Amino acid sequence: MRLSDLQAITHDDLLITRLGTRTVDTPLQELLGNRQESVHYVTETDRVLLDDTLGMAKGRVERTEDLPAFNPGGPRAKLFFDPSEVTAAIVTCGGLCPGLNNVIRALVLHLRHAYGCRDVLGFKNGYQGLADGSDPVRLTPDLVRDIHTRGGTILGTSRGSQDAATMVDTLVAHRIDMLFVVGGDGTLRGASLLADEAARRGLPIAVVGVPKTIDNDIPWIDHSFGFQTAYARAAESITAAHTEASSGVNGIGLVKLMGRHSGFIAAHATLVAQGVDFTLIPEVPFTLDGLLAGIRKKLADQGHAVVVVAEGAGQDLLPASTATDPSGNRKLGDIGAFLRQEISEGLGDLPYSLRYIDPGYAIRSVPANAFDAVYCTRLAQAATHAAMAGFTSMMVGSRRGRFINLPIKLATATSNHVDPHGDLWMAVLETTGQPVRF
Ligand SMILES: Nc1ncnc2c1ncn2[C@@H]1O[C@H](COP(=O)(O)OP(=O)(O)OP(=O)(O)O)[C@@H](O)[C@H]1O
Ligand SMILES: O=P(O)(O)OC[C@H]1O[C@](O)(CO)[C@@H](O)[C@@H]1O
Ligand SMILES: [Mg+2]
Repeated sequence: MRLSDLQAITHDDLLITRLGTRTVDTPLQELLGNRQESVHYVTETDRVLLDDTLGMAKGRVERTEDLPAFNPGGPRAKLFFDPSEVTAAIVTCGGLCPGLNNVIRALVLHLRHAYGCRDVLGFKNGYQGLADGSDPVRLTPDLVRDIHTRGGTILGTSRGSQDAATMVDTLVAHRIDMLFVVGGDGTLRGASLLADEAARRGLPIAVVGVPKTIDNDIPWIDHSFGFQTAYARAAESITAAHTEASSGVNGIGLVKLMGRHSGFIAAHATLVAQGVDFTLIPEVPFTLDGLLAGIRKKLADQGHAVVVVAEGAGQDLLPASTATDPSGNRKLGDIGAFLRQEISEGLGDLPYSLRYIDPGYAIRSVPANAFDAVYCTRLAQAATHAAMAGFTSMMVGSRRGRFINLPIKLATATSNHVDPHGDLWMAVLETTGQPVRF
């Protein structure tokens, strides 16, 4: 597919759909009036280049205006919507993620205080709440005042598919002008269908995504929110495993971390905690014999070994399954339990102590850390600016430190993976000292 091929992406693929002409003066005029172009501020007439190396840009186009470049995030002087007449809505979908409440809070406060929007509604329990006829909650500044200190989402969340036409009917019934969809890859696919259905009916409803997922598998952006909090938490389990392992006789610490198809949590947590001997991720295959030989060698050399395994790693070693969750995500085999068993059996008569830690949901049900709290607020503000300008079928995110608006279809055409040839994985290999292949 063309959108998954970096070299095939054109200028037009990065254009953001607009609901119509912008004629309304922004209430943020005071803020915007004195802004000056700088390396840190991209005006709306400028664009954020897709390519950032000569090699990538070389030979792509003849005229620089045709270079693929992103629509910059941020406030616009002219708006599509008249804020005083706007009813906005928020929905949170998919697995929990640190920062969901920060995004809800920042959306509500920015919409109500900065823009003076009439109302913000929250649909409960993910897309389910847009399809089951339940009443949305009225999200007032008072209601959201303290929610950023808590994990989870005050709106609830769910997995499972809902009919786009039914959901658009709900938006129409509640006179929603803009829907903020907070979720991961699946949620964004759903948002894309919603935007398509609204467009098919000629409805001027802005659908804007805010990229959530601890797996960090959403492409094109620096990271999704919640990811950093999650890997910081995960690192605590690695430190515990290392402490246990290094204090035992032939101690082995085995830590299983979330990360369905992308090993970013395992890779980053390894770099935070240090002391890991083997990091196993979905993107890099390994053999059981190779791992066991490596563990034996570590026990002989240093008296302990620490293994970190992402839940999606080594799936080829487990019985194949076609089971899926309600959203259609493939259910994975339990690589942690499998490795615990295989390591125990594989070490034969060697005396050892194995401590297995699976922090599981504990890394994603916590409140956002300082970094994610900042990012969530900025994402929510960028999302509000984009919706007010009448942009739709798009997602906000930071790319190489700049906030951009990018088409949802681009964001769902591929997934973000740890590149086995990239600098991140190189840093992991350098840190663990594990073989490149084993
Ligand atoms: N291809 C799709 N088309 C329409 N809706 C989808 C699609 N994939 C998923 N959804 C819907 O989006 C919602 C969330 O999807 P999912 O459970 O996969 O989580 P996610 O957004 O990918 O987040 P995470 O992976 O971080 O948990 C669910 O209600 C699901 O039915
Ligand atoms: O058990 P649940 O809630 O379906 O979610 C588990 C999955 O959600 C995530 O946290 C995010 O996609 C994955 O890392 C994990 O595999
Ligand atoms: Mg997902």
